[in-house]
Amino acid sequence: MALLEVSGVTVAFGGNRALDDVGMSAEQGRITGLIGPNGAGKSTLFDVVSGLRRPSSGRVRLGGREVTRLGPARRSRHGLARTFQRLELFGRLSVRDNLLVAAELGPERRQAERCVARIIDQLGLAEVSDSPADTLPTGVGRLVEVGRALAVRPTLLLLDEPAAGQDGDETERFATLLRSLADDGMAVVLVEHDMGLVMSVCDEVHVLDLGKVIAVGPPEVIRNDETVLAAYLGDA
Ligand SMILES: Nc1ncnc2c1ncn2[C@@H]1O[C@H](COP(=O)(O)OP(=O)(O)OP(=O)(O)O)[C@@H](O)[C@H]1O
Repeated sequence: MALLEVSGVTVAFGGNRALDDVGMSAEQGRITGLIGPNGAGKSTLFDVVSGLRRPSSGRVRLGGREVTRLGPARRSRHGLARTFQRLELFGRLSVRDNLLVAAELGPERRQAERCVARIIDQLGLAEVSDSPADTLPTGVGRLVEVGRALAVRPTLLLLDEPAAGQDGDETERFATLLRSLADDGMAVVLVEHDMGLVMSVCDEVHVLDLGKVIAVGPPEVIRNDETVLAAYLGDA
């Protein structure tokens, strides 16, 4: 059974259907890509999955349990964590303190310092651990956001364009990190415009266009799908 199951989700903003009867799933131990052109509905789908936006119809299940009516905090307690496209760090706090704030809300709050030390090590953030977040290059800031999400020990991790602003070496290290998180049993869902990263790390890719899922499959199939090429990859 998939850890995350989304079915029949529709969200409309006025007359614009940002999501139109969308279904998707994500499994533990796998990296699921969610791609599509600007405005396709990717962030809106993350908002629905994380509980920030209530769909007008459809369901979200987490670990077999219906969570459609639960708010973000309750979903977080059920193992969901996400990052945002726009950096949401506390700019004046150090990297360590940004992580500590999250760890103190998570299941390891009694060993928050230890949890933070582990994440700093896991993400290679030791050199910048005392730096204020607003002094970091964007690519490193995104890594701290991922660290904050990890501090709540998620089973489902939603990443919204985590590689934007990373250079080639950072993206390569990031791909290794994603693989190791999935290998440890996490379900990772990746919204990303860096097609090199998506195609190299994802086990399965869902493609959205104008609020509809237009293709689902492994990267090698998606890369050659004519509908996807016409809607998105032809320009990517
Ligand atoms: N709060 C909102 N109010 C009105 N329309 C919105 C709102 N949020 C999103 N939309 C619209 O919904 C559609 C989907 O937007 P969304 O941000 O989910 O796309 P996306 O695939 O994440 O795009 P991008 O790759 O540019 O981040 C777009 O047409 C967008 O203009």
